[in-house]
Amino acid sequence: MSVTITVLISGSGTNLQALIDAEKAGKLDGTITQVISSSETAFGLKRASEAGIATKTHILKNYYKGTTKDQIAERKAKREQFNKDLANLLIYGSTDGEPVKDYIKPQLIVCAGWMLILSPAVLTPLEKAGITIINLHPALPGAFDGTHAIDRAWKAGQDGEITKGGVMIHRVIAEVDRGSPILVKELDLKKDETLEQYEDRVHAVEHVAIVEGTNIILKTLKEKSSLKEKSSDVEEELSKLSISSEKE
Ligand SMILES: Nc1nc2c(c(=O)[nH]1)N[C@@H](CN(C=O)c1ccc(C(=O)N[C@@H](CCC(=O)O)C(=O)O)cc1)CN2
Ligand SMILES: NCC(=O)N[C@@H]1O[C@H](COP(=O)([O-])[O-])[C@@H](O)[C@H]1O
Repeated sequence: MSVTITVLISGSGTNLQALIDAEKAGKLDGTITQVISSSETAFGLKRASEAGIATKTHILKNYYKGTTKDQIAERKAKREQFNKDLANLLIYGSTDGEPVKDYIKPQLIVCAGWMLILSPAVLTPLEKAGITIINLHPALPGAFDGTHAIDRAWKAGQDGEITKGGVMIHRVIAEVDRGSPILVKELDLKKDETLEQYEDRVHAVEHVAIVEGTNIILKTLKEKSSLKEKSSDVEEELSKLSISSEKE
């Protein structure tokens, strides 16, 4: 079976659309089986539905209901529960961890504009479940981690601090945007360029990088699973040989 993919979004979903279009054109070496959004109003949900892809939402503010911004400890606990429930949703298809019949567990998760930090309460269970998670970030490795990276890179370029911006696809680890890069694409920063013009160039590069970077990981996952199949075939043959030699 084709490598199964879940895409995490929070907004417009133009990068999700790039993945959907690539799959439709036979240029994605996997199958997008679900999209999960951290926002109920994300246009990316409409994009997924129109492509016939199952959608779910997982909303942090619903966990914060009944608490205020000043209740720091309570909100921290609620956020941890949000993360634990997200791990269950991804692995079992339900936030309570009860396996859902016919749920297709993803082999790969792609953060395509998912705007929430994933704690170890998510990442550790995913790793134990053998699920790979990658992220699209509109900056070069080690530069402008976190949010508003495009604005920050453009401003640094205008101030003459840097001459290069970029886009990367990287593995997701607890340290935000510090996972090993899978694909890096550089962009020259231009002094006479508006933020909007730079942003347009970044998004155009993102829509190529998200497909290219996802395919790089999909290739390694397919190689890994075929190796696993071969080793289980060898084990089966060896067990047959050991049984036949015992009979002789
Ligand atoms: N543990 C990790 N989680 C996430 C990573 C990662 O590399 N490791 N990548 C991000 C995506 N991302 C940048 O590429 C990113 C998104 C959001 C934030 C952030 O600070 N979020 C705040 C909320 C911000 C807001 O609401 O505007 C938060 O989570 O509290 C940082 C980096 C996905 N997650
Ligand atoms: N730190 C993460 C981050 O900034 N991600 C950014 O969110 C946008 C999502 O756009 P989309 O919803 O149209 O795909 C993209 O520009 C992506 O680089």
